[in-house]
Amino acid sequence: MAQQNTDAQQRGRQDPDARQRGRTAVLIGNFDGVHRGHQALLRAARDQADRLIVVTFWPHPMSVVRPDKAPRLLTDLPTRERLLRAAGADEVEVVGFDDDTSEWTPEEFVDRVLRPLHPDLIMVGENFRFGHRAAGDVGRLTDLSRGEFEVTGLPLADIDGEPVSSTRVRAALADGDVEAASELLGRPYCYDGIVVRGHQRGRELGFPTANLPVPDWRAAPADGVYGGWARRLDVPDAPRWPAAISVGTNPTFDDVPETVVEAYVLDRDDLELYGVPLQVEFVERLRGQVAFTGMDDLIEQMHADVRRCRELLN
Ligand SMILES: Cc1cc2nc3c(=O)[nH]c(=O)nc-3n(C[C@H](O)[C@H](O)[C@H](O)COP(=O)(O)O)c2cc1C
Ligand SMILES: Nc1ncnc2c1ncn2[C@@H]1O[C@H](COP(=O)(O)OP(=O)(O)OP(=O)(O)O)[C@@H](O)[C@H]1O
Repeated sequence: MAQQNTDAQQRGRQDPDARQRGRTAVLIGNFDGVHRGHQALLRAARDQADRLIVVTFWPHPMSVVRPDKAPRLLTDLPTRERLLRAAGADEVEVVGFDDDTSEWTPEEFVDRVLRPLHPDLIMVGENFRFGHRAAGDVGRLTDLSRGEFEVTGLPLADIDGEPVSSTRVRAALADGDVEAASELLGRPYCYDGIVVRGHQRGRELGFPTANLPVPDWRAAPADGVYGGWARRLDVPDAPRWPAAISVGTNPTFDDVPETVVEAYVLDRDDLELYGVPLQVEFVERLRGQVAFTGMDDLIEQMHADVRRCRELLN
């Protein structure tokens, strides 16, 4: 304890504002999705510090190091920052990841990114790796601290005996298991975007849909039909509307196969949503996509989907 005080005094001399700020914890990682493991880490750090800084990377390091292996991301950067703050972060430091950054050794990473933040404590999950070729781990970080800050590697939070991870959330979505994804995230799984024009067929079918694009860096649930909710993001306290949601390429039609997330807001054909930021919340998967041979079969099935949605959401 005496040693820690001496260190703190030493740091106080280097960083005159340290005493005013109180004890600073720094957390590091991708934090894609800000899932329950991430939330547990933030809570544990919150318990031990007055101020929490989260260091995160954008774009995802894999998209620079191994673009062919880059994961599709659960949210964009502003959403990640908002979720981190909601989970207790006071500040979010975004490290712009590029070829140059990917070459930093663990030591360079500590000197360039971590030391300037004047941490008292660095807290990471016990599996955390960093620096060129992921050469750094918790032990290396402890060595590099030179006694100037504490390092804690936290055991990983798990659900059903398996660690919670962003990879696991993505796998649940790829299975269409939006309920498992929500469980891992600790909140309902949502997808958002700006509503774009589709093929303008929906109204003709009797089911106008708000279409959200799925860019290739973004994860979406497996193709299929889901029950859930839709909500405007540009209107404060906007109501959530019950919705039947389709994810896929509309295989009934000979369109250029582009995946979209489409929401039919139940009983509303008066909505004008082009250009509006919209969030859809997934509650349950109803079925897979079907390539119907005729429009009538598709329309009949959509009526059945809407009936199931009504039961599900009531
Ligand atoms: C509840 C629901 C279920 C759907 N199921 C299918 C389906 O099984 N097969 C399919 O090709 N398209 C399906 N779609 C997508 C429709 O083909 C699409 O909404 C329609 O063609 C309108 O497209 P547009 O918005 O590009 O005009 C479904 C849409 C909704 C809302
Ligand atoms: N289940 C968990 N419990 C506690 N800490 C975690 C957990 N998962 C990740 N962390 C920690 O949170 C920080 C950010 O994790 P990061 O997003 O890089 O990993 P991840 O969620 O396992 O993602 P991926 O599946 O892509 O590897 C790291 O310090 C990491 O060790």
